[in-house]
Amino acid sequence: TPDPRAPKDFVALSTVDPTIIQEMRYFTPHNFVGERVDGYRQPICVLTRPAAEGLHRAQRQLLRHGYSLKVYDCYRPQRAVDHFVRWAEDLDDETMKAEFYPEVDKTRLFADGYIAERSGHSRGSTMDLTIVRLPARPTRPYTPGRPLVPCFAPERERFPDNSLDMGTGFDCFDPLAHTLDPRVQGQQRANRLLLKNTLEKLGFVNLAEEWWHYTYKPEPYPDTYFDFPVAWKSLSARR
Ligand SMILES: C[C@@H](N)C(=O)N[C@H](C)C(=O)O
Ligand SMILES: [Zn+2]
Repeated sequence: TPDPRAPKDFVALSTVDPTIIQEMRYFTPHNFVGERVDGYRQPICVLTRPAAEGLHRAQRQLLRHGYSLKVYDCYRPQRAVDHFVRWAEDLDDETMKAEFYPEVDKTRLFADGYIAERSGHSRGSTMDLTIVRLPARPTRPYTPGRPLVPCFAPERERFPDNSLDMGTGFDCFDPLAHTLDPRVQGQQRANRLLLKNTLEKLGFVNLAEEWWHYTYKPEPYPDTYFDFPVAWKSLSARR
């Protein structure tokens, strides 16, 4: 059977705002699973048009102050979520634990709200993102097999990211990644609040457990969990 296609109002973010940086982690092995996730066929950010236009408005404000948004994940097919569930059931596979969930038991990742079996990402208006100071510093490529460092280690020790210091890396499944965790203070808290305040004024809602996770509201598809692959081919509007 042929792959499902996206409704007409799904777009590649780059066609709405080519200046937003994209580092699509689930297309790469640098994520909590340790391999490319099912359904990510191309490293592109796909979103509903209203969500992409909301990010474009946020980006215009940030660019004026010398910052850019950077997305790590956008629309996520249901088959990718199913891959996360299969991975979570395999308790022997802790390949990436030392970086992404050093202190949370693998059996708790869904119950504690870090990963969802029905994810807002599959509805197309949810994304994971951060802020980068321009000009963006080059980043070191991820090399599978190199020793991993906890995502909540100080910025100079954890995996290098050219983003502002948010107190933890992306997809750090730990209470320290809760957006308003009281242990995160000073510049790190200010950076989280810059992201939160910029996006909330434009209609985005944050997930309290993850400083990087936002949903644009109102969502055009509040009850539909899509499964078309992340690929240009899935989209009608290709530029
Ligand atoms: C897996 C992480 N990036 C994420 O998006 N978590 C939320 C809870 C989700 O899976 O929707
Ligand atoms: Zn997310």
